[in-house]
Amino acid sequence: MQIQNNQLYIGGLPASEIAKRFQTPLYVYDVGQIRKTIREMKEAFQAENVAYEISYASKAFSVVAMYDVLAAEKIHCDVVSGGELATVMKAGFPLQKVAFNGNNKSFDELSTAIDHHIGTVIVDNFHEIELLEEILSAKNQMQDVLMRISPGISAHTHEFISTGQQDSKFGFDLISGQAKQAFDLIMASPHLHLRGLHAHIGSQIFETNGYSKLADLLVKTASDWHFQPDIIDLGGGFGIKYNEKDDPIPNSDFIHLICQSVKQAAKAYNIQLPEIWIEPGRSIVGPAGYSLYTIGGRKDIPGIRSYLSVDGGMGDNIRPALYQAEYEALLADQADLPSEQVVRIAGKYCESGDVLVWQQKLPKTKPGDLLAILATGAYGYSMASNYNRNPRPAVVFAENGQAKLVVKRESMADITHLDLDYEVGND
Ligand SMILES: Cc1ncc(COP(=O)(O)O)c(C=O)c1O
Ligand SMILES: N[C@@H](CCCC[NH3+])C(=O)O
Repeated sequence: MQIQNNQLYIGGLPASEIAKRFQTPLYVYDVGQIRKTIREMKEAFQAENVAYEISYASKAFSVVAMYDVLAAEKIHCDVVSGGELATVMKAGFPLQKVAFNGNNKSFDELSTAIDHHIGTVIVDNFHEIELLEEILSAKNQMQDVLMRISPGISAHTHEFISTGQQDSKFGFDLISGQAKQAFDLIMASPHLHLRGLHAHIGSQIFETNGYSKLADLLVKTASDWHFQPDIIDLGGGFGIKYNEKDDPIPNSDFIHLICQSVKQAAKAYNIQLPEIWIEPGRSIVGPAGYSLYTIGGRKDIPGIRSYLSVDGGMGDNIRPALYQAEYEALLADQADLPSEQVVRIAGKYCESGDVLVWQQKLPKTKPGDLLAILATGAYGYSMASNYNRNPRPAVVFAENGQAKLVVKRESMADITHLDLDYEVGND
């Protein structure tokens, strides 16, 4: 984040100028910061002298322009739906560098992925093995796969975004022996080429313990199965700073620890060092994203609290309502002014839980002021909805003093365009 002369700058431009040009509510990404994060991650791997891939988790933010950045930075990505796959394809991103994750990929989704020669399918369950067999035998094709393991490791994060515990819908359960059964099926398949093991323990993680346990477990599992993996994929999950209470571990430290843990485990269990893959989403795009809103009405409840309402809300960022997520905001063109009040920032949606920032210190405000919420780049736009039939905001990429519209604001025509007239008695 850069503040100069009382102004928040994003990608070398004052946020207020960007908002004036593209209106609010608006998502703005500092593309230079995305590139910097990716490059730092690559450097961290290179310092460990290991073979690696960084596979950006599309679910954090999946739009065509994002894949252009990933392609330019030469990293991989994963997708979890036909929609993310279609976005990757629209961007012309090389499908060989794409992995397909997800616990209920459909026949059609898998067929499309296979038709377009997707690099890797991350097999999640027994039904998927059957679907893959059916599709691949009909096409007489082979497919590289990883196997997703549910490792029974809990990450210390919000229950809704913790995925590695045994009681999870994702992956093959290791503890009950189902993972070994799946391994045997995949190894026996003439169409599936198992390249390695995958697991993901959760998101917004602030401690390294889970990753070292996971690295050890995946490598030990491979060794127990007498399997030499080409790849060990440890998923994503690196935590980021949303507000002053958050003290995340630098991405480079996570990567250092992951590499050290895999190296140690490979030595201990006597397998050759595999390629190390990670799937970060939030840590790549989260800190680079800003939501800009115009302040509207205000309600002061004596002795209780003050609400400031803005022109967006839970439709463009559901995370506070869904996970009690905490963010930090500032006035984009009065960024240096001292705080004079503590307010709750509410959205315009017809829902009491429609809050964007629970407690925010701000200078004095008036209707029309521009509010920027920080670090909204991950799981904000990608989880946006049309609740209350509000249009989803536009998305702008800013870099080197240039701002470019990369996703249009939805219009009222977009909001209603799928609705058909219903007349009783007529077909
Ligand atoms: C399988 C998998 N990989 C990667 C990610 C990305 O996680 P994050 O955005 O926390 O890096 C997720 C989401 O939690 C996931 O489920
Ligand atoms: N949507 C979650 C993270 C993704 C969890 C899915 N694996 C969030 O906003 O924090």
